[in-house]
Amino acid sequence: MAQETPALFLSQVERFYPQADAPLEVLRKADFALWPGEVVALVAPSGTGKSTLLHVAGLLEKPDGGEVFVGGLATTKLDDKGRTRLRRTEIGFVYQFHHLLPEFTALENVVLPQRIRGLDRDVAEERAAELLSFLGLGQRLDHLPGELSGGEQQRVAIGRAVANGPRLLLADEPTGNLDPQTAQHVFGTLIALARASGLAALIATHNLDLARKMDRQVTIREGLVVPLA
Ligand SMILES: Nc1ncnc2c1ncn2[C@@H]1O[C@H](COP(=O)(O)OP(=O)(O)OP(=O)(O)O)[C@@H](O)[C@H]1O
Repeated sequence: MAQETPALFLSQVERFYPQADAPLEVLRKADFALWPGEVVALVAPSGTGKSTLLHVAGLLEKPDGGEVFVGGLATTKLDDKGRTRLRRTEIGFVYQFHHLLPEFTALENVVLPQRIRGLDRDVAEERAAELLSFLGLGQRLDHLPGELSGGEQQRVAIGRAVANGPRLLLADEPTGNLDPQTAQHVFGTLIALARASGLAALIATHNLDLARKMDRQVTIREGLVVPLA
């Protein structure tokens, strides 16, 4: 059987921030592989580097050393255009606050990234409707974000993040502003989506109950990505 390619592979990744005395070493030769269909929780105390890791993995920041592979492709030598293209097609982001466009319906919010990528309106609308139905929002396609509950808005944000069929989903506290039951529901749909599509997800969260429902839990210790004890 052919060896599967990781959706994300961090190899010896380093990230330093300048400081008055010695640089702050947030990532020190960190290794991490995320496999297709896997949903992994990133649980670590505040200030240990979760956002830094997500930014490096999402090609928003370049590492100071090491290599970031997305779908087997080395990314550090790509120019800005190449990185942006890869980010648009291969990576989806979900944040704590959904940042949906308020004047656009749920459907349009999921259509838009596909149109930016150049897809025909009909194709984009069909895919958006299919995705939102999968996320349990089939009856809410024409609602504006302001007419949706917090959990529904966050599910639209997940739909938008995966609209272009990325292989990798990166989420920073995606349910941080939801009540526990709604958070659980949103996570449930996210995990189901990964199972159904082979999407790999790395989800930073402080919620240990939700983290335990994921396939694996990792943390950042002394600049390395290690299993959560
Ligand atoms: N641009 C920057 N310049 C200097 N230091 C930074 C910069 N960004 C982050 N840091 C520092 O790097 C460390 C890791 O920050 P990061 O935001 O990745 O932590 P985090 O684990 O996501 O924290 P939180 O859970 O509070 O969001 C922190 O000590 C932070 O102060």
